[in-house]
Amino acid sequence: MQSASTTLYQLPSLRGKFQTLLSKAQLFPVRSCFCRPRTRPSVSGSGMRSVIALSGSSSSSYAVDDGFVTLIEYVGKRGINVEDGLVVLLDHIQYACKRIATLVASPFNSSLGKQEGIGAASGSDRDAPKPLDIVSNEIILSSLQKSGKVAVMASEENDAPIWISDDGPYVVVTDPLDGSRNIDASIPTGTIFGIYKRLEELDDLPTEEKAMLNSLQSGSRLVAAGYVLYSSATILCTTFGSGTQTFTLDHSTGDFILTNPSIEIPRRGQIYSVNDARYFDWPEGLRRYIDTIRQGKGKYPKKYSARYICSLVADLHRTLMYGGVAMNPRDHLRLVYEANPLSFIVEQAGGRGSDGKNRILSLQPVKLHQRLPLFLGSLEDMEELESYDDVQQRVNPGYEV
Ligand SMILES: O=P(O)(O)OC[C@H]1O[C@](O)(COP(=O)(O)O)[C@@H](O)[C@@H]1O
Repeated sequence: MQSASTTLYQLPSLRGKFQTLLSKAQLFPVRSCFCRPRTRPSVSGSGMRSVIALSGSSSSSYAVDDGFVTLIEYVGKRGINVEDGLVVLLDHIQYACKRIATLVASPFNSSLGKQEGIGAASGSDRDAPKPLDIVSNEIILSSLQKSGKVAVMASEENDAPIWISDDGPYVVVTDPLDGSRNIDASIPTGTIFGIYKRLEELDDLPTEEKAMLNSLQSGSRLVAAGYVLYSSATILCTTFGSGTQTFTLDHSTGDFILTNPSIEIPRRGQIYSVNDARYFDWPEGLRRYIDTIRQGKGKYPKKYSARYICSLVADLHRTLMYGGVAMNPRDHLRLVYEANPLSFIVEQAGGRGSDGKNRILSLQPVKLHQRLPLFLGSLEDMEELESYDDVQQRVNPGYEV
């Protein structure tokens, strides 16, 4: 079985530097996570530190001489070549996600997690606390507005896309906080986003119409996508269409630090991830597939293990690291802002995203909140799964938990 690619930490030349991270962090003045995004990329010019190439790593793998590359350094031409406007946008998205990371870890979020509009006394000027999903949505929207780079945002939390600016070059689709139903138990949650170019040929249409059509672009047109996993570490995973990278939030400086410049999902894993309490609602093909791999009777002659967090970003992140397949076979997850960005990431890591029959990125969305079965994972596992043909769960009674 092919293993996940080497992380920066595993590279001998950098290991010592990472091991001194804690002591260095204590020496540095603590910079708040809330340092505001810059309005333009700030990594070119005389302020650049010298760059060393990591031996044995891919051409896009660079580290600065202190052994650390921040997200903004990386996308600001130190590791990957993306447009300046996209760097600015990403800077604003990371800022929003750092705020969400703080929010989900806050001792004051338990009431936000559960209820809407609680806590404000009648007649009070104070805004009633809102559920975390809504607050996260507001945080992202406000960051996108401030970036000056976004024409329209389509979010799980809004019925219709929100038009932001006529000359914003990008379209952002997002699930601001996935998995929030688990928040009271401190189970990981995540933010998902996808970035398209604004379709200039639609500029003359009425706002509502162009907002919707820009948001319903096929996943094959994504220029970038990412997720942020809020867990024991806060991890940002991105793709710009040439590989997949991860960055880990350094709480001492507030920077996302490059920790894996090139994730490759193993071609085959030994883990399946699904809510198998639904076994008796599954179609025959899916039951047979799971029964087979559980017993080690599939193409890979070892018994599979199950892992299911019930938090999409966390289940996917583990699958990217260890291989295997993560799935939700019923019509539950959304094409536009969940399946498309995550499939783009998985494909760029060498895996596959499918609805059980078709490549996700080949589907043309017809509705903003369109749901579908979703299967993401290692190439060989996905091919084997799809060969069972009948894996989409048609019975979908709605489940209480
Ligand atoms: O109930 P199921 O089918 O196991 O679905 C669990 C999935 O639903 C999610 O919680 C998302 O659901 P929502 O978008 O409705 O919050 C995912 O994080 C998780 O993977």
